[in-house]
Amino acid sequence: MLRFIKSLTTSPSSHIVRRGYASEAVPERKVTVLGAAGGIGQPLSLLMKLNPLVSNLALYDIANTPGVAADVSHINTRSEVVGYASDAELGKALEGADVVIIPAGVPRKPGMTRDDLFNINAGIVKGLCEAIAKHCPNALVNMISNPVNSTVPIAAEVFKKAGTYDPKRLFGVTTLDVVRAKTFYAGKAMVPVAEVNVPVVGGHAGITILPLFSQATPKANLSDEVITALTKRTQDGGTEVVEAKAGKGSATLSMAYAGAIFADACLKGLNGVPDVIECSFVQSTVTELPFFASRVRLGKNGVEEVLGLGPLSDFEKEGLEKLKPELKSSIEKGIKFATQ
Ligand SMILES: NC(=O)C1=CN([C@@H]2O[C@H](COP(=O)(O)OP(=O)(O)OC[C@H]3O[C@@H](n4cnc5c(N)ncnc54)[C@H](O)[C@@H]3O)[C@@H](O)[C@H]2O)C=CC1
Ligand SMILES: O=C([O-])CC(=O)C(=O)O
Repeated sequence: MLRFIKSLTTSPSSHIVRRGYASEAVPERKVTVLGAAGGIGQPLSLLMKLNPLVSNLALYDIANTPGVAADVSHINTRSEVVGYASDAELGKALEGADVVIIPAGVPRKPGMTRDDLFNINAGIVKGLCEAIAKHCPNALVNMISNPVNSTVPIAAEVFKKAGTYDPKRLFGVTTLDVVRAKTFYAGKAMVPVAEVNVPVVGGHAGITILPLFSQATPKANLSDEVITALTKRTQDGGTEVVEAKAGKGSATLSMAYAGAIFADACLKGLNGVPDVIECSFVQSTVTELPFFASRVRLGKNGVEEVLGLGPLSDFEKEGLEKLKPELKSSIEKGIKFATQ
């Protein structure tokens, strides 16, 4: 175990850390990143180190952890950083975690679909989730590893088998789809990007990603052609980056940003901040599919409420029906893998 302790002003009796950045007491929260030394893992670890809601940051990877943990640990923010470098240390990395973020696994190369990652990543995710069930069954799990449409159902089955499954605590991270939809919409609608809100529902692969531009705010009068193009660009956003990186992986920096936003929302929910809402791929009754991404209200136990789709345009209704067979088959593939 690689331990890097930052000096903190802690109250020994109450597990409360008081710092200059907030007037109120901020509870201690441990965040564990699995795959912390990867393309996403490194910048995500940096961003979590910058988050004042985190008191303990556990960085786990099967390769290159010591350098990343040493590097991140020198940043003069609240959290204590500990690196865990081997399978034998995974349990310690997870013990006491409030939020576990999983960007462990291989990324796409040009010409591949996210589903092409299934054979390698399904096994990685299954192993990590077995360890989560054993060492921190109450943690909120933020699944980034692709194909998210299958890895989330795999995680659910692993937790069910271990008797620890709580649908309120399992999240597929689809925040990057929202981040992209906001950016692309702002560019076309000529509105300040920081003010934009766009729900993105469905799943996290190709046509299963369904941005609801009819609900985008601030409102703008965009033509059907522009909406179609914006929808396609959001759906193909991952592929756009994979092609631009030309064999050197997929989105890492924008994903780290998106992952940090989602983890921050989970921490705020845990801390009792009201009205924390993000889109996420969760167990759902919004459609007939058992898992579906939609807006979710986060609270002290994870998912507080899965919000409905709201009114859809005809184009979005059509997109919703089109995505269901693919999403259904990816979910079933994950369940089959985990239950066999
Ligand atoms: N949900 C989303 O929106 C997005 C998901 N992704 C996915 O995130 C995953 C990671 O992508 P990158 O960081 O670019 O890949 P990367 O290859 O740069 O990093 C992956 C890291 O995982 C580690 N790893 C592998 N097996 C592990 C295990 N059993 N335990 C712990 N660590 C392990 C590797 O050593 C490596 O450091 C990919 O599956 C990618 O498709 C990528 C972008 C967006
Ligand atoms: O496209 C990929 O393979 C990575 C990913 O999920 C994304 O960037 O949305």
